[in-house]
Amino acid sequence: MGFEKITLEHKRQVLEELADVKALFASRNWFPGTSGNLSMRVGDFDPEQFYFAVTASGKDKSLRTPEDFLFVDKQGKAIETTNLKPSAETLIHCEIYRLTGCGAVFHVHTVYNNLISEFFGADGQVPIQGIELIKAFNIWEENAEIRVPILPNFADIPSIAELVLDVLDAKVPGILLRNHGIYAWGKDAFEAKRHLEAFEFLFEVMYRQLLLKGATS
Ligand SMILES: CSC[C@@H](O)[C@@H](O)C(=O)COP(=O)(O)O
Ligand SMILES: [Zn+2]
Repeated sequence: MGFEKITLEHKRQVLEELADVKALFASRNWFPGTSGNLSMRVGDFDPEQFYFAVTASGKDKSLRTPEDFLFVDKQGKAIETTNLKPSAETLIHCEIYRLTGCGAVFHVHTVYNNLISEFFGADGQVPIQGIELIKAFNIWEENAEIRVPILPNFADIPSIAELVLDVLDAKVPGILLRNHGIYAWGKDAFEAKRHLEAFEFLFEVMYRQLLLKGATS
């Protein structure tokens, strides 16, 4: 389906939902120093052709303005004529959509995701086991274990994007960038938000567990 075939109403709905998520995450201080980026797909998914709305680069994400988002294609190129620049990390969003067919991708920098990504950075993954909130990823078995992949934080974004395929785990809707932040996704904004909140909760628990263990050993 071409971009022009997607209804204006659907595009407006997506922009409104993204703006609401952005405001909520900003209220949690999840976009310090203009960091972070959000996107939501519009129209049907076809790996050969898809479109999404993404945050414009370098904006203060705690503000709501008419210049917060633009629409891009599967290569991350703006579809309409605009002065806005798509997020510097748009290519990572493109790759996540292409490989998973998901509907929304959220990226935030938080203290806990940074600390945990560095602590487990050399292992290339964060092992998390037996914590109830793993169920937020639709994993219901008792004492389940997941491993959240960690990619190196290269300055060259295409070099990060090309590693996504290697580390993608169908059960785990998230990837950490070392000393940088997390990408979490879902079939829609509701699910991507649930996943992101679960990751952040789990990282905080892990961090505090590590401190407690250090204090008692
Ligand atoms: C201001 S530091 C953060 C950026 O380098 C980047 O990691 C980020 O998340 C935001 O970039 P942006 O281009 O605004 O989407
Ligand atoms: Zn970032």
